[in-house]
Amino acid sequence: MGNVFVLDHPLIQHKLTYIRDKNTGTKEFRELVDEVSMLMAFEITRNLPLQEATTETPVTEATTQVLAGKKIGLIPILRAGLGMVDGMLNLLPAAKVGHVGLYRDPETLTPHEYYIKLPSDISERELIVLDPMLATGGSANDAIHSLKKRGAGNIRLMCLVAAPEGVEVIKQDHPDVDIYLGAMDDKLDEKGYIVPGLGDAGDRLFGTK
Ligand SMILES: O=P(O)(O)OC[C@H]1O[C@H](OP(=O)(O)OP(=O)(O)O)[C@H](O)[C@@H]1O
Ligand SMILES: O=c1cc[nH]c(=O)[nH]1
Ligand SMILES: [Mg+2]
Repeated sequence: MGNVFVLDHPLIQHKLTYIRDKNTGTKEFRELVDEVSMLMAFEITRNLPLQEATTETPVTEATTQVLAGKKIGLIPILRAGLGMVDGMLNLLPAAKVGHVGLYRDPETLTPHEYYIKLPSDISERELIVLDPMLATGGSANDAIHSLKKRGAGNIRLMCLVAAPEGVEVIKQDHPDVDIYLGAMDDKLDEKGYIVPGLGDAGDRLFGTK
C-alpha cells in the first residue's frame, strides 16, 4: 500500500492558511501556491540519492556530496497543477515537465482527458504528479493510469489539500504511488468540493470566476 505523508512543516502550514482564506485574491493566491510548492519540493526531495565527489576548497581537498543525477519528471494536471510547476522547478531545475489536461464534469464528477504531452523518456524518470486538489480522486487516478499506460513506473503524487475519499481511491488503485499532502481535510460536500478545502483551485489561480 502506498504511503501518505502530510508535510507538516510550519511554513507550509502557515502559507496554506492564507491559501484557504476566501479573502485572498488571485495574485496572492498564485504566489502562495508557488511558495508552498517550493517548500513541498524541499520535503519531497529529502531522499534523493547522493554520490561522493572530491572538491578543492581554498584550504584543502574535501570529500563532498553531489546529487546522483536521478532524472525527475514533473506532471502537472491542467489547469490547477500548473500553479505548482515553477515552485518545484526552483529546486529541481533539471526536471522535465509533462502535461496532462483533465477537467472534472461538474455534474457527474467524472474526469475527461483533453490533452497529454510527456517527455519521451518517462519510463526512466521519477515522476511527481502535481495537482493542488485531490477530491474524489478521479482526476489523479486517471492521470496516473495514463502515465502507466505510457510506460511510467515510478510515480509520486503531490497535492496541497486532499479529501480522505480521494486518498483511498489512489491507495486502492495505485498502491505503488506515495502521496504527499499539505493537509488531509475532513470530507467532500454534495458537489464534490473538499471541506473545508480552498474552493476551486483553478478558478482561484487564474481568476476565472
Ligand atoms: O479528485 P477530483 O474529484 O477529480 O477533483 C480534483 C480535480 O478537480 C480540479 O480540476 P478541475 O476539473 O476543476 O479543472 P481545472 O484545474 O481546469 O479547474 C482539480 O484541480 C483536480 O484536477
Ligand atoms: O474542492 C475542490 C474539489 C475539486 N476541485 C477543486 O478545485 N476544489
Ligand atoms: Mg477547477
